[in-house]
Formats: sequence, C-alpha cells, structure tokens
Amino acid sequence: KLGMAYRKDDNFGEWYSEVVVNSEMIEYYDISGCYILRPWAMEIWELLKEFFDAEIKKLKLKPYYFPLFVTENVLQKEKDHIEGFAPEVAWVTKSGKSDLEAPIAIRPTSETVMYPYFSKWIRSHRDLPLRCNQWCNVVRWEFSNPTPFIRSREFLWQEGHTAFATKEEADQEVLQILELYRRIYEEFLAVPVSKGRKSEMEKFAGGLYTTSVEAFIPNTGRGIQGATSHCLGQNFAKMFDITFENEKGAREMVWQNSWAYTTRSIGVMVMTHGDDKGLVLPPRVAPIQVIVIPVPYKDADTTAIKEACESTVYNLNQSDIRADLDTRENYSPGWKYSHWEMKGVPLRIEIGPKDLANKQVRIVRRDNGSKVDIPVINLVEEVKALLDGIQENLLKTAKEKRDACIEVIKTWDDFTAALNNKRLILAAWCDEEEVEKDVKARTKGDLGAAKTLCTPFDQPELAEGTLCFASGKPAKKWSFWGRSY
Ligand SMILES: O=C1CCCN[C@@H]1CCCn1cnc2cc(F)c(Cl)cc2c1=O
Ligand SMILES: [Mg+2]
Repeated sequence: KLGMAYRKDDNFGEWYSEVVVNSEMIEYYDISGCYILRPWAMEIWELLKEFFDAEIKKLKLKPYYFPLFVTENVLQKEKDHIEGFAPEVAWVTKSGKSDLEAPIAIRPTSETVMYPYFSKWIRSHRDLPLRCNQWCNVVRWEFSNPTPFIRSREFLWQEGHTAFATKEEADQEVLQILELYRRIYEEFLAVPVSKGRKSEMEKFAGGLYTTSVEAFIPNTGRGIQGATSHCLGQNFAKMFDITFENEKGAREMVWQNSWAYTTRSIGVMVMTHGDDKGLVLPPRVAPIQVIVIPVPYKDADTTAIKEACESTVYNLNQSDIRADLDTRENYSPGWKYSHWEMKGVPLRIEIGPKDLANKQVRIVRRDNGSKVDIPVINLVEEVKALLDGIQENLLKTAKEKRDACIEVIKTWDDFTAALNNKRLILAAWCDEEEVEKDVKARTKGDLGAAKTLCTPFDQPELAEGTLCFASGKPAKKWSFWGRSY
C-alpha cells in the first residue's frame, strides 16, 4: 500500500495510526490496547536500550529479572497509593479449568514484587547502595483510548529501583537518571523535552518527589510525560521494613529512587517528526540510515549498477553506517522511493547509468527532500555529514515548533483561550494543591482537563507581586500547564 490516506494536519489520530502501520512498526492485535511490535519498532527500542544500558552500567546498576506475578496481599501492601490504580490491575484467576486458590496479579509496576527482597538483602551499610534495573513488560488495564506506543495495556520499559544510605545520594541519582532521559529524547529521538518537578498532586503518590522530562505534541496541543525519575524518600523503606545497620551500629531506613522510560518514547518520536509521506526517522535511531536503490535503464549495464550498489553499501557498513540496498526486481525505483520514505529512512542513494559514468551517486534527504550528487570517493564523509545534519535539523525544527506553542499567560481568561488554542501554557501560580484541583474542575470537558505538566527547573524570573492566574494569590513559581496524554 503506497501513500497516506490521511494528512497530519487534517486528521492527526488517523494519520498516526496509519503511519505506524504503513512504516511496518505496528500490527494491530485482536485484543484492544495490545499491539504487535514489528522489527522496525523493536530495532529502535534496541538502539535506545543499547545506549541507556551502557550508561546505567557506568552508574553501577545491576541487571535483574523479577517475576511477572505478584500475590494479592503483597500488592495490597501499598494500599494507600494503589487504591486509585486498582481498576488497572490484571488478575490471573484460573489455570486450565480450575480456579487458582487466590488470584494472582500481573505486575503493573514492580515495587511490591521487589521490595520484600530488598528488605531481605539489605542488612548493613555495606549492602548499600543497592542498584537494580530490569527490562521487562508491564500490564495496566487502561480504559481511555488506546494508542500504539502512547497508551497500551501492555508496554515495554526499564524500571530502575535503587536504595542508598543517605538522601543526598538518592537526590543526586534522581537527576543523573533524568539527564539520561533528556539525552534519550533530545540526542537520539530528536524530541525537545523540559526537565522539571511534578506538583504534589501529579507526583507518584507513594514517593517523596517526582521529576520528569515533558514533551509536547503541537498537532493536538497536548503535553506528554516522556519519562519519570522519583525520589521515594523512606516511604517504601517504612512500608517494607528496608533498614540497615550504619557504621555506628544504629539501625536506619534506606533512601530509595525509582525511574522508568517506556516504548511510549517511540510514539512521541513518530508524532513529532512524521509527515504526510509517513515516518521520518532521526538517524541515531534509524534501523536503516541509508537505503541504496539501483536505477536501471532498459539497455543499461544492470550488473555494473548492482555491483556499484553493493560496494556502496559495503563501504558505508565498513564505516558503521547502517546501510542496506533494495534490488527487488518486482518493484520500480519510484515504488521503492515511496516505500522507504514511508518507513522514514533518513537518506536514499540512487545509482543509475549516469551516476555510474560520472563516478557519483545521487543522495536524497528524507527530512527536507533535498537532492545532491556526491563523488563516490567522498561518499562516507558526505553521508556522515548529511546524517549529522538531519539529526540536528530534526531537533532544531521540533524545538522551534514546540517553542512557538508556548504561551505565557497571567489571567484566567488568557489561560482558557490558550488551552483552546492548543498552547503549551507557562503560568505563574501559588502552588496550592486546592487551586490545581480547582483548575482541573473548571477545565473539565471532553478534551480532558488542564493540569500542571511540570515545574521546569529552568525557572523564568518571577517579578515581585506576580499573582496566581487562577487564585489571585501571590505566585510562587512558574509551571507548564496544558491538557495531556
Ligand atoms: O513510575 C515509576 C518508575 C518505575 C517504577 N514505578 C514507578 C511508579 C509507578 C506508579 N504507578 C503507576 N501505575 C500503577 C498502576 C497500578 F495498577 C498499580 Cl497497582 C500501581 C501503579 C503505580 O504505582
Ligand atoms: Mg497510569
């Protein structure tokens, strides 16, 4: 199937569903909210994992794998904060025809699975820091509109769970991990994000504070949480009795963090860069960075052309560039151009008789469609420069688009107007939870209510006497507000 039926700016939802299928990332599945991740998606996940895993190994994280299942009474251990999540928990109640004695939950997150064993493993300060990471799937039986990568009932993630003797160590790691999440989004996915702190209402209820990287989708005017890094304080240490004997022989509770990013990150990238020809991949996450296509003419030397394509791919691969060729005789060059554009391959190289004769190749950029003829001898350097240029251009363009959506507001009327204009709102407010609840109540509607997305670490100047846009009380901080996924 060639070409898109939907245009990104006309029908974003349909456009998105079409892109993820036509680019061969996703196959829809017969259970709502579940999707098949095909190689074009999994290879991106693996490239991100390769970077992140190497980085957390530098931070001394150790790989673990904990069971998928958790008993009811262990899951209920954090009853205070999970009561809001209870409807999302999926339960196994039978095996074959017979009922299980007690239902078993499928992990929606792994605190309750892991922490009883943290309690067992941590005895002395010498057992600290404990640094545990697992790559796995989790299940949350969500009911709001399922969307490939963005909101699914099963998704892949990494979840890091660490324990320290001091709050200072925990605070430091929270930010180290948040920086890695920023790098995942900005340096790999070319998606601009804002680092900040979640409000008391939006944070992980079981923790002390939550930091996050927040992205924004201009087409829908919705914010989207890219990844989270929580400091749990000693809350879970208390709940699960995770204590250690310090150097002086006194017993203390550990300070813990937990942090995650998920396959949602791939969906954010698709939404950010895709266009009406389909997917547009940032080179650093492109499974194929360069596709080489022979352009044979009726009486041309097709063998020579094919050999030129093969040596081009070989030379690029020798320089660690992910190149491949499409020599399928049953498809025309034109069909192949559209096919690989749909899949978002950053560079296409065309080799025809003229190119052969001139010892050059024609290179076409997916991001801006520009074409350039390059002498074969300069090929590798030129391709590397072009790939770097595309990576840079995608982030720069996305940043400009996101920044163009930011609107600073001071009054309630401007707030509601900006909301309806699909803006990313930056507003000073009094930081009172009641007021945040009130804004939610006053903006409820079929598009969803407005909420705080994060309080950016990078705070604009707060002029003396600035008043909260919602309550009129003295403003304490600037926060990003908007509707969200
Ligand atoms: O975000 C992270 C980073 C990685 C480890 N976990 C935390 C907190 C997860 C919050 N959360 C999120 N969703 C949940 C859904 C549920 F069904 C239940 Cl029972 C609990 C939760 C829940 O605690
Ligand atoms: Mg949720």
